[in-house]
Amino acid sequence: MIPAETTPPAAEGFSLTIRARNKDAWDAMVGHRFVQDVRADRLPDAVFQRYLRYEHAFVETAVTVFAQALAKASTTDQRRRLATVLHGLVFDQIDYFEAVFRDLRMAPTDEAGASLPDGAKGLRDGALALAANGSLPEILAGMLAAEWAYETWCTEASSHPISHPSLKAWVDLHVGGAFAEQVVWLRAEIDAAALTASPALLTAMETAFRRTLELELPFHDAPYR
Ligand SMILES: Cc1ncc(C[n+]2csc(CCO)c2C)c(N)n1
Repeated sequence: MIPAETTPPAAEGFSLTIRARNKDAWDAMVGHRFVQDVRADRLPDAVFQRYLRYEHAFVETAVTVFAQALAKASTTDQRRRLATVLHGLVFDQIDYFEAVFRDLRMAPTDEAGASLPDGAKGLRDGALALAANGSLPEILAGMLAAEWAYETWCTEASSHPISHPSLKAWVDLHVGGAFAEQVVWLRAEIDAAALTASPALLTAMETAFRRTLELELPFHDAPYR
């Protein structure tokens, strides 16, 4: 009998595979000008304030996306995890925006998002279409790209000094704790789904992952106008 210790390691998970295969889009996002400016502590205030408006609208979008993911979930574990994500969005993240708009004396955002620039609308519309039309693994693959990229660049940026307290707080919301656990869970879901997925579903998951990264780029260009 072959001892358990000699069992070959499991093949690399699908989450790492799709990240590696889409390294160009991944690197463009985690190395975006916006990310470089945060890391170098030189993000102009006007850019940060425009970004905050687009982000506030994006968090509202993410609530709809995760609500549709929850509606498509099939296990209690998935429903609990997705309810936890929704809790984080409607409490922690929305609280952050209310506090920051107050601190920076910014007027409240128009809820309908009619004034959003094309880059912010593109990510919103892409995410909403994925949530409406995609299966659960596709939706989660798209959201994994968005969350994993943020976890990666925010973790790196948080080791540098960030003098604007509201920007520091925003970066820290995406480092460790509940947010990091969410990324671990999303990766585990994608890795598990891939083990039994048809070739068509594998392609659809990878497309959602890549497309989301591609839509993140103009979103982060937009506040520079
Ligand atoms: C443009 C943009 N892309 C990704 C994130 C990262 N992120 C933080 S919360 C959340 C949704 C569910 O938790 C996502 C995707 C962001 N904030 N803004």
